[in-house]
This record gives sequence, structure tokens and C-alpha cells, in this order.
Amino acid sequence: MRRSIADTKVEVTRLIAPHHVNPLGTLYGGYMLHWLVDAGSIVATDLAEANVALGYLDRMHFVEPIRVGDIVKFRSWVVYVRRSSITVLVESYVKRGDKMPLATIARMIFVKLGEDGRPEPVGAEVYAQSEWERLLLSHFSEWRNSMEHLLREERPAGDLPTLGHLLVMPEDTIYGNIMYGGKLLYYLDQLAAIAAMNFKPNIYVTASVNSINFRRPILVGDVIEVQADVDYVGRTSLEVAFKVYAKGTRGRRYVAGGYMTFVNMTGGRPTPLGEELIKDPDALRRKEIGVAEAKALRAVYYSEEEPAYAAMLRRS
Ligand SMILES: CC(=O)SCCNC(=O)CCNC(=O)[C@H](O)C(C)(C)COP(=O)(O)OP(=O)(O)OC[C@H]1O[C@@H](n2cnc3c(N)ncnc32)[C@H](O)[C@@H]1OP(=O)(O)O
Repeated sequence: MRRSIADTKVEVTRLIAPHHVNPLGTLYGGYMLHWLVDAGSIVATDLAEANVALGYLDRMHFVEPIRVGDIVKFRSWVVYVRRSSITVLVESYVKRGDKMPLATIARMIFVKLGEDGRPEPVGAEVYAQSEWERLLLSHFSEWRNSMEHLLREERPAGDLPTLGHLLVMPEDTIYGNIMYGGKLLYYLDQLAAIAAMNFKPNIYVTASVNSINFRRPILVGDVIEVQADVDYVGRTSLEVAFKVYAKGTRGRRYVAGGYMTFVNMTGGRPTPLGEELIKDPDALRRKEIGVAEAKALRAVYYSEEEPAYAAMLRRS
């Protein structure tokens, strides 16, 4: 089966309710992460016509605050297919009068699963028929093919402080007894924010997820151990590194890991943290890339014709 990238598009719209927002009145990052994974899972499942596993979520930026009563529109596309993996772009936008700025963007890699739960050929491909589709296909094929070493990465040896444990319940799952990636991200956003608050008690908002690798599946009945620590503090932002282990009848195994950036909004706007700290020198590089990308994303808007990401690529 062959479909143009444009033909894979899936749209979902949501209304923001009071229980979705933090004390500042802006949307909790965990809800947004869950909804982005929903939008990505739908478009990947639709193409694969089978179960798909979320394996990797690349830098995901929150570029526009969202408040109660906002209408948020999500659009997702399959932008590249390899043997058994499906690369997906998800964008969300928020209505502001007659304009719709980009609220978030996420790039995800899913893997098609066979009946036995193992990766299986997708059996479908996407092609480009317009200029923006060619731009995205060329960009994402290059990006995806450069990712292999990151997807296979085990976290470096050495533990971070253990922040908490969770028991995986049936309501946390997606297929059979596998924990849903959107639900894990929902919990991780809260736990990483707690790591930030343990470092300094402030009001933090999630600015970005700087990558997360879903290395192994987590099953119902597993106990998840979340380790997290602040590894970088800038003027008003800090990064939390986290590692996730699952413990159960199959022993203790490393299942996921990544980084999230939070901004101190205690003063109602980005507020100095009062001390700078660099535990992980790579965090500086992640921050520079993230800041540049978020700036580029703030300059593009919803367009009926194409993803905002295409406009951003043209400008860069
Ligand atoms: C929708 C959801 O939320 S699902 C629930 C959350 N996600 C999960 O539980 C997934 C946990 N991770 C896993 O189960 C495994 O790491 C998998 C299925 C992603 C990959 O399994 P592996 O045994 O490494 O697969 P294998 O070596 O056969 O490679 C198969 C494909 O997976 C890709 N792959 C391997 N690891 C990853 C990863 N972490 N992220 C994305 N793709 C990956 C490979 O590049 C290969 O792609 P290709 O066929 O297009 O070239």
C-alpha cells in the first residue's frame, strides 16, 4: 500500500478544561505529552493497520502557553517509513483570534508489531507529491537514518537518585498488558517536575522533552522505578535527567530514559533560579539546540496547506 504524506494526515481537536491546568492557569505538560502520543499513535496505527510501539520521541517543544477554554488542534502525518519503523510528525496549534500559533511539535518513531509482539515489516510506504512533502520526506529520511545508534543506546552506567515507584495498572496499558507510552510520559512529567522542586521549590512549567527512548516494554504488574536528577541549571531553566527501570517477574530491566527542561515561572514569567550548575556538559549542547529550534518554531503558524515544520525548514 502507498499513500502520499498528505493523505496520512489525522486531525484531533480538544477543549482545555480547568482540571488540565497548573496553578499558573496553563496546561500541565503531562496532558499535552499524552495527547501528542495519542495523535502519533493514531496516524502510525492507521498506516500499519496493526499494533505499533512507540520507540523514540525526539526533542518536543512547548512553544505557546495554553489556558482553560483554549481550543487546541492536533495534526499528525507519517513522514517516512523504513522496514518496520514509522516516523511521525505531530503538531498542535492554539486558536488566538484569527491566527493559530504553533503550541507544540513532536517527532516520534513507532515500530510495527506482529501478533507475537515482535517488530514486523510495515508493508506500506509513503511518497511525496508536492514540494512540502518532498522537503519533509528528504529531511526525515536523513534524520531517521542517522538515529540508529541513539535508538539502541543503553543508559550510561551509574544510577541517579531514586525519586519514586509506580505500580503499572490495567488502565495504564494500550495493547494487552503493555504500558502506553503516553501514560508513562504523563507520569514522567510529574516526577521530573518533582525532581526540579526538590532542587529548588518553585513553580515550574515544562519547556521541552529533550528526547526519550522507550528501550523495552513495561508490563502490567511491573513496578516502575523512576530515577531523576537535575543535571543542568541555567539562568531561569533547568534540565532533569531521568532513567526508568521496571521490576517484576522478569527481573529488573532498564526500560526508558531521557531529559526534560523546565522553566521557573514563580514570578509569573521566567524567573532567575539564583545559581548555575553544569553536571552534564552535554546538557549545554541540548539546551543550545533546543533554544534555536524553539525560536524557529515561534516564527511559523498553522497553514491549511502544509505542516508548520515545512515552513520552518524552508527558513533554516
Ligand atoms: C503506542 C505505545 O505507547 S507502545 C508502548 C510504549 N512503547 C514500548 O513499550 C516499546 C518498548 N521498546 C521495544 O519494545 C523495542 O525496543 C522495539 C519494539 C521498539 C524495538 O525492538 P528491537 O528488538 O530493538 O527491534 P529490531 O532490532 O528488530 O529492530 C526493528 C526496528 O525497530 C527500530 N528500533 C529499534 N529500537 C528502537 C527504538 N527505541 N525506537 C524506535 N525504533 C527502534 C530499528 O531501527 C528497526 O527499524 P527498521 O526495521 O525500520 O530498520
